[in-house]
Amino acid sequence: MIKFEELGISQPTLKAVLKMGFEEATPIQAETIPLSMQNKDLIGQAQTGTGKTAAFGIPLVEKIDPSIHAIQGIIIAPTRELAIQVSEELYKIGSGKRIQVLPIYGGQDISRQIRSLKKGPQIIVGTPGRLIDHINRKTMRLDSVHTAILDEADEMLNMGFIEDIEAILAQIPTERQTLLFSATMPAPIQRMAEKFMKNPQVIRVKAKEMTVPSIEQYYVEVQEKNKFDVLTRLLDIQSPELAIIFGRTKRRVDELAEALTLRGYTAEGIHGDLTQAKRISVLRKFKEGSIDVLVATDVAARGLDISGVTHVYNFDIPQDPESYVHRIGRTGRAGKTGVALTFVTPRERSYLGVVERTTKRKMERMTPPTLDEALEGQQKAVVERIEQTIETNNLQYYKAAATELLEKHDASAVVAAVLKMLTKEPDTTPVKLTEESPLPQRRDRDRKPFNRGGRGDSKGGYDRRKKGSGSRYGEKRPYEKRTGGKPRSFSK
Ligand SMILES: Nc1ncnc2c1ncn2[C@@H]1O[C@H](COP(=O)(O)OP(=O)(O)OP(=O)(O)O)[C@@H](O)[C@H]1O
Ligand SMILES: [Mg+2]
Repeated sequence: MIKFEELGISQPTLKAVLKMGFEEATPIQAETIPLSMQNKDLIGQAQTGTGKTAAFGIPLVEKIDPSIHAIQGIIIAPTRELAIQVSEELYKIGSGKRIQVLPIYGGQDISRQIRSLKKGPQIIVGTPGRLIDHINRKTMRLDSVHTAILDEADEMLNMGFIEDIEAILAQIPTERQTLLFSATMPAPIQRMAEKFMKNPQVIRVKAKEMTVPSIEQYYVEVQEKNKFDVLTRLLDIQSPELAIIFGRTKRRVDELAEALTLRGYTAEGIHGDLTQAKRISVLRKFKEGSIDVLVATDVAARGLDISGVTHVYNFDIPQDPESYVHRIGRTGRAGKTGVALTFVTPRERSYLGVVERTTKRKMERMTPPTLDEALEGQQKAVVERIEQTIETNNLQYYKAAATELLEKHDASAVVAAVLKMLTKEPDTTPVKLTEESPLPQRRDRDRKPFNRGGRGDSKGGYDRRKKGSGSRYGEKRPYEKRTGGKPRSFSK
């Protein structure tokens, strides 16, 4: 293991990093930080939650001259929430050197952004649409930029973003350093990326599988119409600390969040049609734990780092294997464990194999729990809560009432009554969920698995995969040649 002291970073940055609680560098950090400080162009691929942000953030901060008040580094990220998160992390890393970092994203008052840009931030972290907006308005100059970073690079270079990215890079001097990071890097996208980089070195952290080994991965075969009941039973049995449930469309997310709320779960949805203020408040509530189920489109699939997410449920199977990797990567971060569960309808079964071949990891089959099992799970959770309360709380105040109850009733009857009151009994409140049509049946399993419709940030997020839009499993992207039936490889 390599300590940050050994990576040749300056004292102020080292102090800032240690203050963040980082002691040892993660493998992607150890491998890329020294190269990046030598100004090499890099493509860095490492599993979700393994510290890619600091891997590009530390060397970027090191190369910033704090006495110059011009944008010297730009990071582009696919969603607003990720841009905010990355800018916060960069701010922390740069605090020792007093670097100014500014997030630039859609949905935020543009005149406020213009005022902030005038204050001379040295690093900006932005979403493509809004960056283009500032370029067009001439309210942001990129001619002093020496480092450009694409976080979630493969996503940034997919159909929805490529033109914007090219337009932004065209504003940056060509002698820049260009860095790409992601947990997934499909070969055709990598080839495309290399065109605007200078002899990029590809750094892949060696790993058996593309997903994180400490995430338990399950699939449940379930009919479309039974998904909701199975989901609530699983939530009752597994009682996640924080859970993210991914749905395919915005409507799906709205309906699911509403249905879960009706059944007594504290759930809210996030997707690209909500106002930015709403998106931020939902995410804040989830981070604080005042809601414990976040229902989301793929807008929340990439990059978001929320501690305490113990479970990820794919209510609808993701439209492409990369999305699977990123979605489940919202749990099991920074060495923690996690559970991922994917619902598969009988007609979509063939997609499982595609995901497994890409991730090089098998999912374990789980049978849908019965009502009795769900009830049992609830009871167990309540018993645990009671035991915790006995251990940690001062119960003096309740003892007199307890003694009184026990004088009148049999002890086990008293406890049973308490259990009953605390246990969530099966709830049959009717809910409305529109059936989602299954992904198109796969015929040619070797076709290249990318394709998406629409574009992102201008519409507020990248949940572009509307119902009926192409799936990335089965169709080719219009701007690239098909490369035949070779499986995509992860390791070198
Ligand atoms: N060296 C380190 N020691 C301890 N914790 C770290 C270290 N580096 C990063 N972390 C923490 O690990 C978590 C995950 O980091 P980060 O979000 O950068 O992962 P990532 O590789 O970008 O994942 P994703 O592919 O999902 O975007 C963060 O909470 C971060 O603060
Ligand atoms: Mg990241």
